[in-house]
Amino acid sequence: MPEFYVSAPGKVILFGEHSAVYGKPAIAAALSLRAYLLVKPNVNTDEIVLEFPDIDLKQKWKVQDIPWESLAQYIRHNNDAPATSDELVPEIMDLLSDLLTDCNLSLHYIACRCFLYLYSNLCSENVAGHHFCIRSTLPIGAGLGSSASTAVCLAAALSALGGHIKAPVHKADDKVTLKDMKESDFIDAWSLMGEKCFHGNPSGIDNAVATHGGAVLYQRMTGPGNPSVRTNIRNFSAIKLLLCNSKVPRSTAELVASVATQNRKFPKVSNAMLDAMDHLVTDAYLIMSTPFLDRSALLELVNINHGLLVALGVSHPSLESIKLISDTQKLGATKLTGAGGGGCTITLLRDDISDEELNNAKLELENRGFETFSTMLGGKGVGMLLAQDLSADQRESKFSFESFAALPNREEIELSIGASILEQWRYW
Ligand SMILES: Nc1ncnc2c1ncn2[C@@H]1O[C@H](COP(=O)(O)OP(=O)(O)OP(=O)(O)O)[C@@H](O)[C@H]1O
Ligand SMILES: C[C@@](O)(CCO)CC(=O)[O-]
Ligand SMILES: [Mg+2]
Repeated sequence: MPEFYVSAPGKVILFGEHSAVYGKPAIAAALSLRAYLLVKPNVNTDEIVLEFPDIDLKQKWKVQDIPWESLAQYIRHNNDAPATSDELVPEIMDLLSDLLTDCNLSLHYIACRCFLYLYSNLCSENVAGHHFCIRSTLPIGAGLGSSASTAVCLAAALSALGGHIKAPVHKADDKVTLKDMKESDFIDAWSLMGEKCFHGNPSGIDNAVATHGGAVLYQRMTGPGNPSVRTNIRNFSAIKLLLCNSKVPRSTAELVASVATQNRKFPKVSNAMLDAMDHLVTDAYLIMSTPFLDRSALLELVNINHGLLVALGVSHPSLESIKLISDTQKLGATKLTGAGGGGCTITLLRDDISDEELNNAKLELENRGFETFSTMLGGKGVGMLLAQDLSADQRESKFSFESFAALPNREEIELSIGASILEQWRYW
C-alpha cells in the first residue's frame, strides 16, 4: 500500500469513568485533539521500523524475526478475518516477549507489545516492512484517551495493511449508514485488544469513542461474545467545557487496579458507589437526551460523580486544587476525567459565564502551573489520509517521514497534518 496517515481522536469521559469497567454505563465524547500515524513502505522490505517520538521510542524488527509459524496455531480466524478474543492470548504474548528484550522502559515495553500483538494478528510474513510514526496533539497519560487513540490508529493501519479493511470513502460531512459500520466495528474490536495491552482491563469506552467519534452512552457487556452497547448522543454541542491538565503523570492501569483492590477489600461499600454511578449516568443521559438541556441538573451530577470518584480513591491533591479554584470562581461544576490520579479535569461551564470570568480563571489555573485547553466536543472518529488525495507538492511536504517525526510540539503537529488539510481526510 502506498503511504498513508490514519488519525483518531482522544476523548473526555463526562460521566461514569471507573464504573464503566464494572459494566455500568458511561458517557464520553470525542475531542478535537488527536493522534496521527504515518505509514510508509520501507525501502528495506524485510524491516519494520517504529518511531514514537512523543515517548522517545525508536524500535526495529526484521519481519522474519516474528515467529509466524509458532504463532499460527494461536491466531484465530472468523470467516477468513482475524478474530479478537475476550483476553489477550497468553501464548502469543509469550512468543512475542523475545522481541521485547531490549525495551528497557516500561513505557516503551507496553507500546511495543501493543504494536507487535496487533501486527502479528493483523499482518503476516507476506506484508512488506513499513515505517510507522505516531505523533499526538493529546497530552499523554492525562486521562484524555491517548492510549486508545494510539490503539485505534494502529488497529486501523494494520487492518488496512493486512487487507482486512478497505480505505474509507466517506468525507467529513457524509452521513454514515449502519451497513458502513462493519469496518469501523472491526477497527473498534481490534483497538480494544490494543487497549488491553495498555491497561489490562479496559471497558472499551475509550477506543469506542476514538473509533466512532461523536458522543456516546456506552455499556460494557460481560461474558464471551457479548457485544457492548453503544448509543449515540446528539444533544451535546450545547455543552461548554473547560479542560485543565494537572500535568501530574499517572498510569490508567495502576488506577484501575487500585479500584479493584478497594472493591475486593470493601465489596459492599465499593459496589454501592459503583451502583450510585450507574444511576447517576442514567439520569445524566436522560437530561442530555431531552431537547431542553437542564444544565443546572447536569452540573449537580458532575459534582456528585466527582465526589464518588474521590471516595473510590482516584482523585489527587492537584485535581482538588483545580476543583477548588474553579468552584471558588463559580465557573460551573468540575470533576476529574479519565482514570484520575492526576491528568485532567473537565469543568462544565455555567451558561451565563462571561469571557472575562473564564479568562481570569484560566489565568489563575495557568499561574498555578496547570494547562488549560479549549477544545470542541464530538470530533470525527478514525480517519485516513491517502497520498493520492493530495496535490504533488502537498504530498512532498506532508508525507515526509523525517519532518513528521521531527515536529517539535502540539501546535506544529496540528498545523502540519491537522487543520490544514481537513477536507482531504476520509472516515470509516
Ligand atoms: N503519542 C503517543 N506515542 C506513543 N505512545 C503513546 C502515545 N500516546 C499514548 N501512548 C501510550 O499510551 C500510554 C498512556 O496510556 P494511559 O491509558 O495510561 O493514559 P491515557 O490513555 O492518556 O489516559 P486515560 O486512559 O485515563 O484516558 C503511554 O504510556 C504510551 O504507552
Ligand atoms: C478509568 C476508565 O474507566 C476510563 C479511562 O479513560 C477505564 C476504562 O473504562 O477502560
Ligand atoms: Mg488510556
